[in-house]
Amino acid sequence: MKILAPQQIRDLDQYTIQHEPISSIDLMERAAQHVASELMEKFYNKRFCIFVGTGNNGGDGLAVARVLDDFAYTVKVILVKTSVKLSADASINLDRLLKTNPTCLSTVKKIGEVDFGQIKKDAIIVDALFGSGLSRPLEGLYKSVVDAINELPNKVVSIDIPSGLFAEYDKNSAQGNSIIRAHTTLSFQMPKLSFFMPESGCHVGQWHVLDIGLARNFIREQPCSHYVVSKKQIKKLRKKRPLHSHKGNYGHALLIAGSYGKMGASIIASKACLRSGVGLLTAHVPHWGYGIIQSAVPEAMTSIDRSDMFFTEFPDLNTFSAIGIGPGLNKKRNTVLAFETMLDNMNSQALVIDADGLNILSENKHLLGKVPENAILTPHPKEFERLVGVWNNDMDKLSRLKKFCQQYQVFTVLKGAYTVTCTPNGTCYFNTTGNPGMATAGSGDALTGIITGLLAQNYSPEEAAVVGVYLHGKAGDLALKKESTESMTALDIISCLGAAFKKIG
Ligand SMILES: NC(=O)C1=CN([C@@H]2O[C@H](COP(=O)(O)OP(=O)(O)OC[C@H]3O[C@@H](n4cnc5c(N)ncnc54)[C@H](O)[C@@H]3O)[C@@H](O)[C@H]2O)[C@H](O)CC1
Ligand SMILES: [K+]
Repeated sequence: MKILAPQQIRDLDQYTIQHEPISSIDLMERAAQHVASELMEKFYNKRFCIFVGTGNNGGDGLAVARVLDDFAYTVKVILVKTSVKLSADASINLDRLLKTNPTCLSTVKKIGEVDFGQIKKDAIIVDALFGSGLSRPLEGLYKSVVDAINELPNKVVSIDIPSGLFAEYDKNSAQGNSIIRAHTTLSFQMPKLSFFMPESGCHVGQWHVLDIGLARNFIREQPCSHYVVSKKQIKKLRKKRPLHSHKGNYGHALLIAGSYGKMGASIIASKACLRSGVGLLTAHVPHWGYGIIQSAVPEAMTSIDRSDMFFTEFPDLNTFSAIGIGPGLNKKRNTVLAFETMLDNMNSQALVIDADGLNILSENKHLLGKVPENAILTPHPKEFERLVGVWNNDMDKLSRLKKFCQQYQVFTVLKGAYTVTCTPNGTCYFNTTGNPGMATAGSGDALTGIITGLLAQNYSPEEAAVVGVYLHGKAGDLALKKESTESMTALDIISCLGAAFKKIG
């Protein structure tokens, strides 16, 4: 699914109005019907308190109030209004509401006029103050109202976008200080980019997309560099296995991971790689790790380093279709040298670089130029910061991510609640599977194993990264059915990979 920019969304709105065709008031009505249905389904028989502003987001709120009232729900509407006139469609909806229920509305012009004590604790607050038309941070009356709502214990549902939150913002500016903290956000047609950033996404709560029937052909034709990954897309990418196939058809992966005291990284990455369908796996480990890996992962072959404790050499690379390097290594001089020599000797093998592999790159930036085109780097935010420097805000982080991928012609999987895969041309794919239970030791090693396994099976780097991240998150979600967010371990995630593949279908 595309994530369009605010101006594209406004154009989409206008295009739909002109070409469907539909009047803008009827489009608002359709949007409001969707919101009201969702509210009635989620909050059956609850009472609602709807805060509305003067623009079209407020218009949506006024129309939602009327629909809920028609279904005999108890609704209070608070119109927060400075001297600004209502938008044309908000004004029509205000008249319609007053005709059906003249007593539900109060208008406030000063903060003291809102009696927050009157709002029952079990009432659902609907936030329809500002939507995608927000042009500056909230101040004055609006700021006070939003701050006061955030102090209430009530659940808040935001229409389209939490009020005060910019759908997108500049890499040098910041989100305002006063933003609704929603429990749920019902977003029209597509999520907004800021939902995916840690600093702004924390305001959104659970978001749901309401398909209000905006013109699909227009969406299809829009240039776009931000996408949300869908299950449908992953299903299309999954490679089906022919009946008459053998392990030779599914590639040979090499995992260079683990060192003295960190052999678990090699075990976890190896297990994840095998569970992702690789035909053959060789784990390259230091001498002392031999017995450990052979007994923990009997399915893997081993390549033994002459060093007892660390990675200092590598086997003939030509045997392998994909290589994963980094988990549990270290940054010792000989390891750095071996890594550099390996980069110099790469031919056509696909490559994943994680953990200490990335730290070596950030401490030896000249090595970045040796990373082969289309390699996949899988940093967590701290590792990424070491590679690109400190960012001003999350939009700046995203812009550095695109620049980095374009400069070095690599794929970067930047891990987080919404892990984003950025391609060498700067296209970003946001992943929505996964949960906080996956923030656990070894989880990243598992992802390295999965992506390496998919690469070995001839998934393209883009496919391997996007599918790998999706599967990893899905397996984590399935593991959460048996475990809690606290108890989940990396091995729990790996044990659910089979079920995750089945869920894709
Ligand atoms: N996109 C769609 O397809 C549809 C959108 N709908 C809804 O419309 C809003 C966007 O409405 P708009 O009137 O453009 O903007 P807002 O309601 O968000 O804002 C109103 C108005 O307020 C002014 N303003 C901006 N920032 C501030 C501020 N900080 N303080 C005070 N005033 C401010 C500015 O002039 C704005 O124009 C969208 O989110 C949907 O909810 C349709 O109803 C359905 C189709
Ligand atoms: K809103």
